[in-house]
Amino acid sequence: MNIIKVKDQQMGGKEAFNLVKADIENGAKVLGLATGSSPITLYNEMTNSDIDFSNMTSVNLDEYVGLEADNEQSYHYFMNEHLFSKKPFKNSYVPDGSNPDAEAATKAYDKIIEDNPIDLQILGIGRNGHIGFNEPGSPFDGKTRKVGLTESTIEANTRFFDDEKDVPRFAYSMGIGSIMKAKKIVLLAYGENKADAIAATVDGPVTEDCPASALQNHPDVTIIVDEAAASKLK
Ligand SMILES: N[C@@H]1[C@@H](O)[C@H](O)[C@@H](COP(=O)(O)O)O[C@@H]1O
Repeated sequence: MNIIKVKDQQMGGKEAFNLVKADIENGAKVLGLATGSSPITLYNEMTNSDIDFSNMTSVNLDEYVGLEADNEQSYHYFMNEHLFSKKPFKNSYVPDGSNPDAEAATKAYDKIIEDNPIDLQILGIGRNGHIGFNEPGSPFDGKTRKVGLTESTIEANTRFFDDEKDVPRFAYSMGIGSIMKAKKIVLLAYGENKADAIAATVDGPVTEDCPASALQNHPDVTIIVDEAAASKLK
């Protein structure tokens, strides 16, 4: 794993953008994208760049079950707001959280991932080491599926909702098996509350207890961290 330590999230966004740009110059056509606060500075860099994404495809990691795309708390809405409305892609895929038929929604998304192999996957990380919405215990060979969110994730995501009761309890998430198929992976983590998860990801055992530890088995992972998130690394 390649670790890049940066001063702050602004610099992290610039470092991540340089990796994205270089990959596109090398022919990357499909970007795997993530939501959450961590990728926002990267999306700002992409938005302010002169790169044309209109020939590219994006495939997002996850979406809450039960939220329509135009719901302000949905990940569809987040991606439109932070990136797609300013830098449109040819195709932008996000799991269909409005489809209550989990079997149909997840199968359809697996087909999309299969048809659009991901060149570079952007990841954030949860405080418990989750990637996408693959909570601890998720199988390392998993495909897209409906997942229940842990109490710690619900609590962490409450800040985006008016009331904790409004936070969806389920999501459709790309599986760790699909994430691991991306050619390159760039994981972004900032702040002290990510320090334990980053230490477990990099220095801990490869175990389903820390979903991101699966990345130790991937040949091309870069982790961009600020000092606080790196503070518990060996
Ligand atoms: N499903 C998302 C993850 O993909 C994201 O990595 C995580 C961390 O978010 P943040 O970057 O806001 O800390 O939050 C959510 O749970």
